[in-house]
Amino acid sequence: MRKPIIAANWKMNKGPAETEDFLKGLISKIGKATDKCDVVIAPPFVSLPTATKLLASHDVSVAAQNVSQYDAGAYTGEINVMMLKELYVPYVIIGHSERRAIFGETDEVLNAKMHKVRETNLKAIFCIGETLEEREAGQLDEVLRRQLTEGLKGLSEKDVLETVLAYEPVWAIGTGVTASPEQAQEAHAKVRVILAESFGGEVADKVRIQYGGSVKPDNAAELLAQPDIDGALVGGASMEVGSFLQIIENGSSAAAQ
Ligand SMILES: O=C(CO)COP(=O)(O)O
Repeated sequence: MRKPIIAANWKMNKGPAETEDFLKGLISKIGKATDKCDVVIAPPFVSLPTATKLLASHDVSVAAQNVSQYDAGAYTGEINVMMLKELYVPYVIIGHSERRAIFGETDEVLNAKMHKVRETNLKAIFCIGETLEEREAGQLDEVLRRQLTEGLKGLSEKDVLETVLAYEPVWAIGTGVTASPEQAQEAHAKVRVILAESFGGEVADKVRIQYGGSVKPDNAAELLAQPDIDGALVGGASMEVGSFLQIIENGSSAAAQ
């Protein structure tokens, strides 16, 4: 049984003050929700110290939204894995489609990032997913296969077991259009088949795969009820404590059935 994992990706929203407000609200209301579900918050880099301090004695983890593939040195604007370790940040999102599309991160760069992350024992939330054009051209399988094989190349079975995958169809991100539970389930099942080919059936069976793309309180249950969907990576609806908590509640109850 895979424990669901629900993560908030705030993208470029919420500086330290707003992060503090949100997390104080979350802590006061979250109750026992984390018994059934792992909860992760990914604020912008500048808000990570606020988040790790406020969450230190709570069962909610923190993620960075990105990390450099380079070590320390002349890389203006970059943040390396050791800096995340120093802040006790356990998770990092790698390969979000916005990083791929807007910032030109290639499969090769993302693979280098994955190796840095694993060398320091951080856990990645590794994102994959097709564009609308790719889906309409019948390339779903090919795209997922390329992103997974190139992105996870050279990692060990243990590395992959310590990784969370996030299937986020690009056409469903921030659009209000959610993949249907059947479309999402079909893609998640494909991901497990591809993982089994490269890393074996046991790894494929144990790895948690989140769905992301317009997850809301009213669709979280039907998505997480799917057999291969183990959580959610939530953008817009994670920005308010109330809606994020509802996603956790609705999603983790459905996943448990
Ligand atoms: O990109 C996402 C999470 O990483 C999804 O964003 P939305 O939930 O706003 O569609």
